[in-house]
Amino acid sequence: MKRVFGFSACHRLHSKSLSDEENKRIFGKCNNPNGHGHNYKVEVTVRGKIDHNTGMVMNLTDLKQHIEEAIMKPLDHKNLDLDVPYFAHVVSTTENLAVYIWDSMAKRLPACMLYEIKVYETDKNIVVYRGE
Ligand SMILES: Nc1nc2c(c(=O)[nH]1)N=C([C@H](O)[C@H](O)COP(=O)(O)OP(=O)(O)OP(=O)(O)O)CN2
Ligand SMILES: [Zn+2]
Repeated sequence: MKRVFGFSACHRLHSKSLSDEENKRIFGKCNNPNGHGHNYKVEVTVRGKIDHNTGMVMNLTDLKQHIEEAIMKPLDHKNLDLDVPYFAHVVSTTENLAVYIWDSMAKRLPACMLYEIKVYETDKNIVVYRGE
């Protein structure tokens, strides 16, 4: 079962463990100090047995509430690097964003229910993470 949603945020690709020259060489235009924004799209997939009484794997209303608390409140309309403590020392790539979202959701959902996080940074740049 899957819930799809979007959020907007800005960021800059910059690693504190690299020199300014290395940052510019590796991240190119994405290292511009002014940053840039994305309309991220995220797919959260959960799995489990269908409850005989409710007919649901999980109530989508509950999943929506977890997404709101774990992802939308901390990330939507934020500067990822400045507003989200996790990214103070972690480069705000889509890979790391997928890990952040996985960890935040895994803390809230019953054990083993979270199956996959898919983050679309753009229509063409997509990261899939299954917690491995
Ligand atoms: N492995 C990764 N590489 C890059 C990431 C990332 O998260 N992981 N991110 C970026 C930049 O954030 C950048 O915003 C990507 O933008 P851009 O290349 O312009 O996006 P598109 O591929 O959609 O643009 P086209 O010009 O249409 O190809 C860079 N690398
Ligand atoms: Zn970007």
